[in-house]
Amino acid sequence: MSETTPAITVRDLHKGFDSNQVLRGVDLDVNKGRSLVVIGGSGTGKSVLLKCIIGLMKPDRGSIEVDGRNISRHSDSDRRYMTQLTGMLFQGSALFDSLKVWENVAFRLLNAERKPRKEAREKAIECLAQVGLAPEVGDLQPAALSGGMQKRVSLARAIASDPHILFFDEPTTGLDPIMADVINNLIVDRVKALGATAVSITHDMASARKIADEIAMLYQGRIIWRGSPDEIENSGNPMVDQFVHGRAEGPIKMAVRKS
Ligand SMILES: Nc1ncnc2c1ncn2[C@@H]1O[C@H](COP(=O)(O)OP(=O)(O)OP(=O)(O)O)[C@@H](O)[C@H]1O
Repeated sequence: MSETTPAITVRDLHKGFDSNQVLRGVDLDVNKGRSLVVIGGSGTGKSVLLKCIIGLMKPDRGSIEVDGRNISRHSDSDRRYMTQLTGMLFQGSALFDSLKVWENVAFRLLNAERKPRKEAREKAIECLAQVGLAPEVGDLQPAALSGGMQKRVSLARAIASDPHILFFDEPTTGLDPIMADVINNLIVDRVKALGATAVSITHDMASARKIADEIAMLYQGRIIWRGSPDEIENSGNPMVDQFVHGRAEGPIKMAVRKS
């Protein structure tokens, strides 16, 4: 597959909850080996879009192709296919408290791939090293780690099965700006090392600029703009401009309850 072959193709994707139509016809291509960041305000449907692509949520309408396979039927085999192909860094890290750090990193290797513990542990320690964590960290419980370390562990877990596609859900939420930059650098470094395709969602513009080859903005259920991190500074789109510069005034109206 060439670099211009889409790894992910989303067409006319719709998803709603009762009367709340969240996605209203999303079209999106992510080319192989590229890093796309989806930005958008709170509640615009970034997580819903990501969940539909990963196979955690069934779309109402539209199609999603991943490496040429249509996964929008949301069958068990579609979900298995996505699990094998992808790695995910969840917002809030989502580590299992009852497992040691290395067991978290090796979770899929131990459970889905049924690797022997010794082999899985070695791979976990190797992945921890790739995100700058010493082997001793592997024997700690997640609760003993800072938020930044937990993000690193979550990144190590995401890459442990050498995935073709990586998903990052708000990877820098809750981190100070320096640790956020460390995580952004690690993401760029690991995505490149794996030659993976990456899709991230965030409202952290510093993170988006750093990890994206391209940025797409979701607004009112559709992708309204797409371009490079350089182009976003002068997008010529008033919604994008307001979001990027964090202005309360502009075409995007936030619901604010007045007391
Ligand atoms: N399982 C669900 N059931 C009902 N409504 C849902 C469900 N999941 C999401 N929603 C609704 O879909 C809308 C979009 O939510 P989503 O979490 O995708 O937003 P977001 O853009 O990721 O926001 P944020 O940046 O604040 O995380 C919201 O109105 C939310 O209440």
